[in-house]
Amino acid sequence: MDLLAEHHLQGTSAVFYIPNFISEDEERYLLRKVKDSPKQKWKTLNNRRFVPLFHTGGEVLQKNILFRQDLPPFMNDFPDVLGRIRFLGAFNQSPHKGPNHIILNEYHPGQGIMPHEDGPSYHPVVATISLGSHTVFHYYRYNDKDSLSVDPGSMGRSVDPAPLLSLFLEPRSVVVTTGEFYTTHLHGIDEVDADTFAGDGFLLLPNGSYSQIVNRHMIQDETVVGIIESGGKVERTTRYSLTCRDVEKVVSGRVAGVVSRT
Ligand SMILES: O=C(O)CCC(=O)C(=O)O
Ligand SMILES: [Fe+2]
Repeated sequence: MDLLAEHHLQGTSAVFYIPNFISEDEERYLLRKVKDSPKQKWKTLNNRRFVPLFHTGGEVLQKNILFRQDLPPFMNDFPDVLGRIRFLGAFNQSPHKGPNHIILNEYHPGQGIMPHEDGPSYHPVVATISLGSHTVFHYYRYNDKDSLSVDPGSMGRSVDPAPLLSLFLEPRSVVVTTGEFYTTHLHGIDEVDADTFAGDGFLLLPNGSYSQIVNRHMIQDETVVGIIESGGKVERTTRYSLTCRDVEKVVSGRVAGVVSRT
């Protein structure tokens, strides 16, 4: 079986979780590079409140076209993160056979990202690497379950607050999201300082209900496993995520000024 198939999450058609995708040495190196990035590259977007972003690999404009810029060398040199992602095979059907666009998100404890879809600018596969801290990543569905395609005008549709799937993402892991989890579902991260477990994998949600961690049997950190299974809190520290996708339409050229993302 290949690496991706071995890490398929049971009960999902198209979500894969691979722990230790990045080694501890590589994580230290990447975190140093990330922190050395020029400050002016960090941005805050409307729908990503309090989460500074920086785009590498290009900018997606309103027409869903990527203006090519070079990816920072640390994504291709050491460690060869993009090569490693391509090797998984999840992007074999994507136009460029691998990610050409990376967003680096920074989350301090208490920060998260509202449930959203990544939208039609990208080929419907996303690989998300976590560095520095764990987080809990939820997938959600819309209440009107008969809608079957990515709908850029979906802002007004109501989202079922009960996560469809909750994953514990360890630092250095990658999660690969494809299929309907990309095209019809949403994903988000709760704005909490710590993740609270009631035992048997059940996470306490901010609204007082519970959601069971589906990848609990794949968690490597024994202390964390103990807390997830027996109850307790796992405190968040600062997490950086690398969201790697393939923008379908790419043109060469320089982009001037501030651009917005759909
Ligand atoms: O940081 C994450 O894990 C998720 C980021 C995300 O959903 C995005 O950049 O679209
Ligand atoms: Fe996203």
